[in-house]
Amino acid sequence: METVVGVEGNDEANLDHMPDVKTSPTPSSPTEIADPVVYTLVRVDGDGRLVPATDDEVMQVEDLLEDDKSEIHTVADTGQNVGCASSDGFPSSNCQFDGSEGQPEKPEEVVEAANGQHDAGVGLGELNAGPEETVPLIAKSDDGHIDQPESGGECSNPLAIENGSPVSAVCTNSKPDFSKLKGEICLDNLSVRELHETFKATFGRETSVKDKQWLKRRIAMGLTNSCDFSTTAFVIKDNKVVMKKGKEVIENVDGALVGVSTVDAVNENCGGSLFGCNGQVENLQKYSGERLGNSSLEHDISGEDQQTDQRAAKRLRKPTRRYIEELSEVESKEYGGKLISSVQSSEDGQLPLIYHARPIRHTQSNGRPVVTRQDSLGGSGVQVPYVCRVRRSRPRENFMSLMKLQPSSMGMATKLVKKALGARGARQGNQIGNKVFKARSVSAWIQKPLVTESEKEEHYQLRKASELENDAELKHVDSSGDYSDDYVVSVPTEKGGMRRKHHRPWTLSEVVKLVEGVARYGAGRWSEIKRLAFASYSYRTSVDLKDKWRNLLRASFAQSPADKGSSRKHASVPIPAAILLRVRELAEIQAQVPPNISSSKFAAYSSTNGSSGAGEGFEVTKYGHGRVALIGFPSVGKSTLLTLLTGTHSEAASYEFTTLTCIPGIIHYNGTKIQLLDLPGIIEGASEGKGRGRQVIAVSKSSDIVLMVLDASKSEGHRQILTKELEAVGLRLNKRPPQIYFKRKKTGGISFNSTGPLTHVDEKLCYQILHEYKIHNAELLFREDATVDDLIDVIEGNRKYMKCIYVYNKIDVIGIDDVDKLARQPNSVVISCNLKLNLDRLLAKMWEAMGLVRVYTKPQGQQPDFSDPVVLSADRGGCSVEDFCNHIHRSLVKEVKYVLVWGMSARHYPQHCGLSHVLQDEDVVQIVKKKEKEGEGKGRFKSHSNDPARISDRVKKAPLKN
Ligand SMILES: Nc1nc2c(ncn2[C@@H]2O[C@H](COP(=O)(O)OP(=O)(O)OP(=O)(O)O)[C@@H](O)[C@H]2O)c(=O)[nH]1
Ligand SMILES: [Mg+2]
Repeated sequence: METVVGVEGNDEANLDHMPDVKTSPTPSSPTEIADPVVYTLVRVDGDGRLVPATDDEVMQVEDLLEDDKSEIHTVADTGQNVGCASSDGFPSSNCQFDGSEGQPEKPEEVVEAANGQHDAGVGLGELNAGPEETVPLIAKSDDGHIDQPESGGECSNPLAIENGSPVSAVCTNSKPDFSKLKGEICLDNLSVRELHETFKATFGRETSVKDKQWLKRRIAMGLTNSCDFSTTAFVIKDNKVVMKKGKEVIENVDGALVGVSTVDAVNENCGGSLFGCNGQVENLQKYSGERLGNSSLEHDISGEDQQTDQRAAKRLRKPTRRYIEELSEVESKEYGGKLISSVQSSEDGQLPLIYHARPIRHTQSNGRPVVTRQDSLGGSGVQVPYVCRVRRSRPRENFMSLMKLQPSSMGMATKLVKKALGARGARQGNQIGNKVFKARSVSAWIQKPLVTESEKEEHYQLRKASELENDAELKHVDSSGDYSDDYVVSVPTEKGGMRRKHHRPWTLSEVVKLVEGVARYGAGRWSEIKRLAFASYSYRTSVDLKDKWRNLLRASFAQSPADKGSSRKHASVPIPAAILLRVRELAEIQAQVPPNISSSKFAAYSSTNGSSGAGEGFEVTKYGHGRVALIGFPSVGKSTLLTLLTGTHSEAASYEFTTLTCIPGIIHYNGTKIQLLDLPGIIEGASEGKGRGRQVIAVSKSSDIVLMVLDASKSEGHRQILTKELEAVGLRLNKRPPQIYFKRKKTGGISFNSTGPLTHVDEKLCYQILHEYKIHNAELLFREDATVDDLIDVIEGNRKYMKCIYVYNKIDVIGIDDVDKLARQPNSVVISCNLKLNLDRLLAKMWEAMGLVRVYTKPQGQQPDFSDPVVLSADRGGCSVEDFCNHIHRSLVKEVKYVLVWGMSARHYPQHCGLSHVLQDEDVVQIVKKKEKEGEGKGRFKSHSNDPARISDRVKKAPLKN
């Protein structure tokens, strides 16, 4: 039953004219036009890929495989024009063939085969119809032209040329009916009634559905799912197609295989063999009738065939409507998308090698439609069964070896694939070797299961070896951006799309480069490392470098270097212990901690090895209970001081600008952790950006207090210069905010007031300053004798008031009088890093300046926990009971009824305090929570009422009316 095809559509298709259709009466089956082994084993998936054969299918052609030397009628090889197309890919008015390589040696065979096929399509009774009964439409002339038997009849074949590759054509003498002769009907142009007829013809039953879309889909899918039927109806034996049960033997005269009939298959033969277009007009008419759903074919099927049919029908379980819709969507998506992506242009710049597949419907002798696909590779065609995505049995693993064994059959498919890949393979060059190319190219075009495990392994080994050994070559390839798709995987995204992800494994040389880059430029400067060290590695981004460094850090910190190689899971190349040791060393130098190490581990590590807080570069993460910045001129001993106080190594040398980045360290003092930052030295003009001064000052601005390190042997002018530089960026050292109340208003003018005499400013000056800032309505109240600068600071409103300790280092090189003089200055500490003098005093002063408040918690009925205090500070949230509760958990404040406080802030022990009570250092606090209303009382005393417990909380009733 040749019913429908080409869903792609030909506008000329019209069912009403179908009985008058005159088409090439040489229907041939897929098994005829293609090799039977190819037909059975080679399947094309919806996306155009070949699907491996199953064991069942291989067994079916086993006899044929053994009989390799027998004649097998195969489709002519490449270089043929399918159908009546001219060699340049455009339709020609005459069916002209070059007659060179595509011409069969025995044209009569094809005629016979075609007739036989047609007869098989019509009925078994006509199977042995001889060629003399047919009226050939096309006859071959001596010059290789095909002449129409009727005068003026021309092979009017507006060939469907897709992507420059002629797909199929039919020789006919009736131009308007060409599309019908071709066996294609455009479903889009059919009316509902016609669709109903087609549906009936397709499924053998009627439907009441009037939705055209549904009908079209259903018809198309019904045919698509019948694809495997051909293999169940026939068995290939001794170069003959034998119907199952062995009762009906279809044999053509020369032993050419004859199976089911198809009009499109004739088209194939029309290109491949000159006489494929012959046929009978009568048979053609019959055939056309069958396309309209004539069920006469079914009556011709013998009982055995019907049984076979039933068995096959069981296998072809019809999907549900929902499944049909989903499947059709998937298929259409993949059909439209993947095939386009598989288009490769040929190397020589000629006609691009286009892999094109198109579904074609055929009719089997038993009336069931067979769907094959016209696959063309570079202009030559092969017709293979069109199968659904899922095959029933396990794919045969040695399918490729089977292909090699059968050069006459599967060789064609491999030839076609190889031809398409020829240009691509040539480009690949001989770097990786022929084997890799084979594995890669075949695996790219044929589905993965076709590549054997050994090939995969070989491919992997070679790839790995080529990466490790030929790094220079790799670089060359990578720099050009022509890297293989093997490293690209498609990862499904949350939105349902696909994202291409690169997963090229890191090589040892790359890791070494990365470690060197970090050692040279510092961790965190990934873009610089990428630019300078990984310029030739186009596939490594700065983010990749960062991620790899993080993983290296984890690996180096997580375990001892000795047992690293054994426990690493995902690395393609094990990292030597020496590199991991170097990573760890760099991490210690640069004060980094891998992100997966918990704070407790980190604390343990830092306490033993003197490590530091997390962070890198100038952007150092805040860590600990307070942050202190070391700021000063170059070579005053900042790095030396950091190393002494924290144990973190920071390079110190007698030349200036030894330190170029921010290096954090941790001081463990009084049970708290204080982050100490070593910064590059700043010079005059730092506030204007000189010598990275802005970054340095910005980091110091983010700290709680500043340690201004000064060289005691140098002039006092350094202190003023630094103070000025810091003030220029809004830092106010050891000052408290001016006691000036200032509020902008919309109207009302300026109201000026003061609580005391003003010696530095007067009302007029204040007005002038405010006018300078274009403020004409404001409220101004001086609560102290403030200066003009104080007023400007208040108006600006972006000043930061910080505590600063002036640390005079190198007192070992000055006299005692000068030391005494310096030590008596406010906020000053004199130290000597070389002699480790007065460092305790410095820490105490620092602690004092930071104003940290340690609060110990006391559970009810237990001793206070003095090991882990809650550290509060005025700068970081405040020191009240509420701040203390918030520090533990945000929701705790709601549950607190009152707190019991022991310590300096309490007047008696314990003192019942509320949330506003301000705590002092080393206070002990016990929180008393409110009792829950629910569950009050036990047993029969449990309260079941929802009324408030206290009478005052109850809602008062409305007074009674008189
Ligand atoms: N005499 C003496 N020399 C010291 C003292 N502390 C540090 N130095 C020396 O001062 C020099 C500079 O020390 P660094 O720690 O590198 O100074 P820095 O402030 O970090 O310098 P930069 O990183 O360039 O900003 C080194 O040669 C130290 O040995 C000290 O207490 N006495
Ligand atoms: Mg330094």
